[in-house]
Amino acid sequence: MPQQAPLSLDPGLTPKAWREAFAANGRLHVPGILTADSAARLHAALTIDTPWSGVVGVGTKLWNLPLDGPGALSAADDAALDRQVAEETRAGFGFRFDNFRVSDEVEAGRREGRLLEAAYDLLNGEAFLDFVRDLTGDPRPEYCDCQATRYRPGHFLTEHDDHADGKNRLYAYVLNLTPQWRGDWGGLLLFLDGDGHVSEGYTPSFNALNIFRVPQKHAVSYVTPHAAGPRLSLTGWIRTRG
Ligand SMILES: O=C(O)CCC(=O)C(=O)O
Ligand SMILES: [Fe+2]
Repeated sequence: MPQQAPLSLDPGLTPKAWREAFAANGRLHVPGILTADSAARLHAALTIDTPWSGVVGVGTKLWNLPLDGPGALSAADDAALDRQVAEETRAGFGFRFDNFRVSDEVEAGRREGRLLEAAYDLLNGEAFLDFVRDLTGDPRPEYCDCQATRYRPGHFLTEHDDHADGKNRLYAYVLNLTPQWRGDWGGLLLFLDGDGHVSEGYTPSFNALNIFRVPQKHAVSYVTPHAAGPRLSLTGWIRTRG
């Protein structure tokens, strides 16, 4: 399987200079994380070369849904699922979006020559891990898991804090790869304080990295019907091997 050319961080990043800003609230929005060429190639890969599935969760229930072919839901069943998810999410945690679990594929040895494999390698290379260590002042980060996500109108992720027993998640990251986005389209990464107010919200701007300490309450706001395109990201957690 031919490998794709590597992806690169922007060489001008100065994470040590941003350490205080990160420490203030345990989060940071870093514009221009990749070279322009790497960001453009990744956006193209998410648009034309990603085998998306639907993923829906309410409480502890999880559905993985093929988006086309014989297993795909009919429009009527899809709408019924949306109604069920809305009903059950009213009382607690829920989400619906599309994803492709890059680390599951790579770690199972299923490399197919996709650019997303080069993204996995970038996130697990010393340059990115050093960037995180320099930004956070934390020597522990050892590796990253990664999934591609696509939020279309009607997609959302309710409040949660990313803690998962035994997963050794230190920081969460979201690399936004949507070329244009308006805040009024929804899909904002919201940070929620103890009173349930939004203390900060990040619009998914192109080629920006959002990074934040785990645990920390956050949500992705509902993507409105008037969003003119999908919200595309690579996201996951920066972890220790424990
Ligand atoms: O896509 C985002 O901005 C955040 C995603 C997230 O919080 C998660 O997947 O746990
Ligand atoms: Fe999260």
